[in-house]
Amino acid sequence: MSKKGILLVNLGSPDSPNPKDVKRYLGEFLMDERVIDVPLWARNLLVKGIVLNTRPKASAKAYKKIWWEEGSPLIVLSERLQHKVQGKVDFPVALAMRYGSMTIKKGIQELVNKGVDDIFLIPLYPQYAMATTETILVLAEDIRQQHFPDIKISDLKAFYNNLDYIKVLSKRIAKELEGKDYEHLLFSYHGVPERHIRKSDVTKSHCDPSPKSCGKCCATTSPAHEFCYRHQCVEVTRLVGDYLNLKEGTYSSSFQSRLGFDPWLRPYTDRTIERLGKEGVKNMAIVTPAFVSDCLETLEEIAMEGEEIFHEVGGKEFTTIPCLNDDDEWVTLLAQWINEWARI
Ligand SMILES: C=CC1=C(C)c2cc3[nH]c(cc4nc(cc5[nH]c(cc1n2)c(C)c5CCC(=O)O)C(CCC(=O)O)=C4C)c(C)c3C=C
Ligand SMILES: [Fe+2]
Ligand SMILES: [Fe+2]
Repeated sequence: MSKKGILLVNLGSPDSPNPKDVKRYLGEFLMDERVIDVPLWARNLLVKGIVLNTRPKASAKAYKKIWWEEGSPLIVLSERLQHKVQGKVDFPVALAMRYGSMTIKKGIQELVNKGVDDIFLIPLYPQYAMATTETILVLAEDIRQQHFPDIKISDLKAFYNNLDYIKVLSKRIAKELEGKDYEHLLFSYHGVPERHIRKSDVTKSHCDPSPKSCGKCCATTSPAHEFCYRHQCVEVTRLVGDYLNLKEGTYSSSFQSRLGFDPWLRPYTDRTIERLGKEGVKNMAIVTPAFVSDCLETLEEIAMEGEEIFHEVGGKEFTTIPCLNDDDEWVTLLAQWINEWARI
């Protein structure tokens, strides 16, 4: 009889907000060929030659602004989620990060030490992307083959269009916006270079993530959508819009956190916030459904920088909706998916 266990996997954070730790963390993260997907020589030049000599100081400053006494918000919130899920299922639940000290190898080892040989790996990302889900699954399989050849690992597929997930997310948004008179709700997703979308297109001809396509491909049914991050993001916006009965024109999608000079998914969040303010929107709300846990990108880039941009162009009320974090209904849904997997 096999023994089942659960491995939750999130992105990771530096060990501390000090430049040395941030540099080590960014080095591992940005040298991942699925994050900066250029040939090794070019990645070495770009990351080790340029980014790691300039960015860690600025990033460390940003991390310091959001760091909690207990540690990185992303790690602390993921741990709270792990503990709550553990309280709802009969299988051991471990937590690991793709980058940093809480490695996937340690997470698997922790489960194996408890006798587990059948693991359900849950990437904590609603949408599939080469830079998130794919890199986790590839690394987990490498580790399994090298160190734990006798165990089985299966994974939870991207759940962006799961109607139970949409319901939990929508209810959370509605609760946060209760009594608030907002004019526009912006769904801001972490960006990726347009090139990533083309690379993940299994049909090799469907996806055109450039603004000139106006997202037409994402609205046209295709097998490419199983791996199209852009499609999966705009679907979340559409499904939540439908669920909450939002009025056309009062909500939209944008993409944040671009890095470097290549074109990333558009419209960009910072420019969208600026445009909305310039068009006279006084009250706006923003939700970040590419993240399951609040992190640097939501707490600093959106809640601080985003609000500043909005105020600079005349905006007044800027409401940031927290991620699902350890929301009770989210925990219940994860437990339901785990139990469904265990019954297979
Ligand atoms: C350079 C390329 C990057 C790609 C592609 C990318 C994709 C991607 N990232 C997330 C989620 C998170 N990213 C976070 C931080 C972060 N991301 C990048 C770069 C890329 N991300 C950098 C350089 C950083 C570090 C911070 C900085 O220096 O500005 C985080 C926050 C981590 C934390 O500790 O709080 C998350 C979460 C997704 C979902 C994604 C593609 C879909
Ligand atoms: Fe990122
Ligand atoms: Fe598409």
